[in-house]
Amino acid sequence: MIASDFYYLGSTMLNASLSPSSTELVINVLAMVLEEGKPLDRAYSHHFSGLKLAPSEQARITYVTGDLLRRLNFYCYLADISTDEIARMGSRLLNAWHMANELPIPKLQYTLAIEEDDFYQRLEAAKQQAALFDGCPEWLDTLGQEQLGDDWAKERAALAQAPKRYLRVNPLKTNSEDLAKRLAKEGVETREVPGVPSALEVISDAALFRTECFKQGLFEQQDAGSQHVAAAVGAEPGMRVIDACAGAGGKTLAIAAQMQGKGRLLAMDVEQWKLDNLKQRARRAGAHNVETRIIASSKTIKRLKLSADRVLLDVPCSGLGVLKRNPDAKWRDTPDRLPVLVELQREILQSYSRMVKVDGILIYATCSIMPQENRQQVDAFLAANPHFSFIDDETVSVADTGFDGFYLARMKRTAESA
Ligand SMILES: C[S@@+](CC[C@H](N)C(=O)[O-])C[C@H]1O[C@@H](n2cnc3c(N)ncnc32)[C@H](O)[C@@H]1O
Repeated sequence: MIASDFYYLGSTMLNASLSPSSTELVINVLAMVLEEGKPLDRAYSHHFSGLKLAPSEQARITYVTGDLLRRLNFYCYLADISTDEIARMGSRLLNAWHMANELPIPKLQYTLAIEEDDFYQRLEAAKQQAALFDGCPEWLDTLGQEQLGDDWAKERAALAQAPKRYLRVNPLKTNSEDLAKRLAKEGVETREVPGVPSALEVISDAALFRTECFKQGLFEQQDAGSQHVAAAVGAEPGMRVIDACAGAGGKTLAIAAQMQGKGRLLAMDVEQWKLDNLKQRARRAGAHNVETRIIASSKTIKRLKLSADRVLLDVPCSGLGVLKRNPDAKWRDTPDRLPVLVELQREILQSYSRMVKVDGILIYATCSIMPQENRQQVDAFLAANPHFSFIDDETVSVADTGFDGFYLARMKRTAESA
């Protein structure tokens, strides 16, 4: 089963209650994520494998699970339970979710009922507490206010919404118009995305990864915000480009398309399994100029000194821009990890920028909207490295675009050293 297929959403999600068996599945997935600390994708794989769920039922389950995770404290408040007793009190949580969404309560064999008057009193009280209503834990609300001030409230509300589903058209094999027609023949409805020409938004329920179009490499699933960041790399055919935190290659493949298969594109990461995944995706996409290299030590970077026209550093980050898609990060140890991540970002920026050649461009990116991981990192880097000059930067706001939140900054190397 392909993990990303878990995320697809349809327009008819909230019209009917979950069946008892789907309700149980939601509770089990939530317990695995919240009590065993497993990633959401892994919990879906574990609980869905072997079941022959119709795509529409799978979509309903993932929709409810996602909504519960995005606004867990809100629904727990309505259910009058705490966020760490999901396995035991799950049926009460699911009852609260159905009541809040004005749906009949699922007919479970054993269920913990909620008293109606009490529920509606709690609902009214929750409406008066904006952070709780948006499903925002206290640490995140404090951080958001410190980092974004007055802009935080709209981002917080936007991060509580379900993510839309986007795909990136692969120009190495097709174009938007042809792909949209071919997908329509396979039952997948799409529409264009203003401002992001490489993207199509998927607007019907569909198991995208079972389509022939996917098997033939005509598209990849990728958020429109992420596509926007990849476009900012501005790679051209014949260039030497390094994607130094490539992961499984979401942005690498978009860059390969910019290069029209000409030139050298080196995808690097510290995790071999991600690069193996990337190779497979590159083959499907017909991206033949992608080479992968594991970063074994600082020597790997040193050997590439002054070698690249473009270096993309899509660094490890808090993921606080992509909470719509990965809402479990709200309920993990993200605040404890943040200082460690900020230090790692600083080190990567300082060390990996050595690979940019004179007149080449360094692109620093995160999937966070917090200045601490973004502009503040860039300013500190520029202050310590006067042989780089600032070109521009951009924060992709979740509230303003409806996409996932990202940040990117572009800097030019003007001399070999300071
Ligand atoms: C934000 S993710 C990259 C996502 C990817 N660029 C994409 O578009 O799909 C950050 C990546 O950095 C990798 N990473 C972590 N520490 C690293 C390091 N010291 N050097 C290079 N990559 C690192 C992680 O394994 C992860 O794949």
